[in-house]
Amino acid sequence: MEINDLKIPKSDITLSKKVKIFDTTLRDGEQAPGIALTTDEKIQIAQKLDNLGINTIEYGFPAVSEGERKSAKLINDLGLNANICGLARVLKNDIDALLDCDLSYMHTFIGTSPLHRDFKLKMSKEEIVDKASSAIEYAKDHGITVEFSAEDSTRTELDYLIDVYKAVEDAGADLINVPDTVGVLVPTTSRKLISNLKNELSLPISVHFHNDFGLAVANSLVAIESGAEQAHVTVNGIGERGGNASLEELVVTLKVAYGLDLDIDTTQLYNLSDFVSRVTGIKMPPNKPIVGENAFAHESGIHVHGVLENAATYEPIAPELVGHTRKIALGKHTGANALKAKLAEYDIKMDEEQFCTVYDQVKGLGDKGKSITDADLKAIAITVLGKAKEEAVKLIGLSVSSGSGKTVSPTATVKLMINGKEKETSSIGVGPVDAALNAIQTLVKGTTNIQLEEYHIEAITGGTDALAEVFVITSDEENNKATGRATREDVIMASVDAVLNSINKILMIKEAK
Ligand SMILES: CC(C)[C@@](O)(CC(=O)O)C(=O)O
Repeated sequence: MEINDLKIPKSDITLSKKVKIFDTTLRDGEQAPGIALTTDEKIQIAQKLDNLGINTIEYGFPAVSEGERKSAKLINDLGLNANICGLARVLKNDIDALLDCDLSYMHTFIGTSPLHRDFKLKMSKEEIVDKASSAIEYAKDHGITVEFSAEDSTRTELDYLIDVYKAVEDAGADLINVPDTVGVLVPTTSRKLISNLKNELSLPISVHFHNDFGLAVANSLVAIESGAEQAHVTVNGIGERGGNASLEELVVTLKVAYGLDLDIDTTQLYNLSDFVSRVTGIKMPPNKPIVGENAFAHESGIHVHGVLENAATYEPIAPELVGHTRKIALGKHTGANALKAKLAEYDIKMDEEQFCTVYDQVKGLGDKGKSITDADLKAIAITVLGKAKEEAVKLIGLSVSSGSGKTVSPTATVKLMINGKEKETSSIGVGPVDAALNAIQTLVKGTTNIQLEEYHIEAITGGTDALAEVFVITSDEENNKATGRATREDVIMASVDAVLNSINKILMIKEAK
């Protein structure tokens, strides 16, 4: 017996076994403000959609421009398995433009709601039915497949909508598409509408749902449960306003939760999403389901612990199913397990004390609201590994002031504990780092005479709050040399730490002699 049977109750629903996926990334997706794809980009996306196994690709709108017609021809010439569909109004010119491109699949539409009839089209109910029917008859005379949309169908009187669709069936259409043009459906009304249409119509039903209330995928699933045979989607859910139903969310849910085999290679989804996001410039939020950067990322100690034992504890599906990767992120919630796993991944070995130091530093940065990248962690760990065990010289306090012009010089006051004794001095320098290093040199003079041989600084990740990694080489009067390294958020602190780190190593070398 199932522990908790949440499987879709197949007996309750009319689930079409052959749900088809119609992708309109290149048409409705491209209609989103700010997106304009070149022919080359359209070709590449079409190719990728075909590799995935999409049934129909709505490539664009031939009547719109010469460029659109050129794209149609080039995409048609690729000889893809998918149907290549073009959009057309119920106008002879639009249909001719589509036929000129040798397309054999047409998606045609006209508004049917009172809003569209009275304000946009200024046509009567009868005129609309006539226009739709004659356009379909004209297209069918040319032997192409016709999918018909009653635009704004979800705000159209149901009896009139049924009349329109019946007339369209009589005119010879092949598929009825139901657009929720402004995304006003909720699951209950989606079920009601599609069940009603299913009872009245004999052609296969397709849905084209917008995402204004964030329900496009949910409403599409309910429509499919109610007998719809096809869903329109876009990659990343891009489209006008809140977008369309998202390809990746719908396909993965149908496969995993509904157990429907759509013949779609879901392992290509992440790559496709990434490609579309780059060429359209529409970035996905990290929490975008399925394809977002955090879709398979774990940070909290409790979650990471679970995931390291068995990823299914905190993942509904394996990232491999969609071509994504699992990430263990480091930050405030990081637990010791995650950190150990990360260090093992980089083959960095350390003892318990060193590990605790790294752990404290990661937690400290996390508490300040930072996320720690892999590069940050490596730098921190290597710094800790390079620290002398017994430190003869320790920093007690530091204060610097920067300055410019002739009136003030950059000054640093440094307080060190040297072999158990506190010492303090102030020095000036060309800048605060130089001033601090001069002060250190002065303070340790009685113990060792330090020269700075090399100094490198690097910001590990971008931003003014990036971790700074400072690398130094110092030498003493006996020409003993030692490297020093430190990774801190503060450039001056990192410089001071790196120098003290190398001085302590020199003192160790001296003692060992
Ligand atoms: C053509 C139709 C399905 C449409 O995409 C029309 C559109 O807004 O372009 C819609 O969402 O209603």
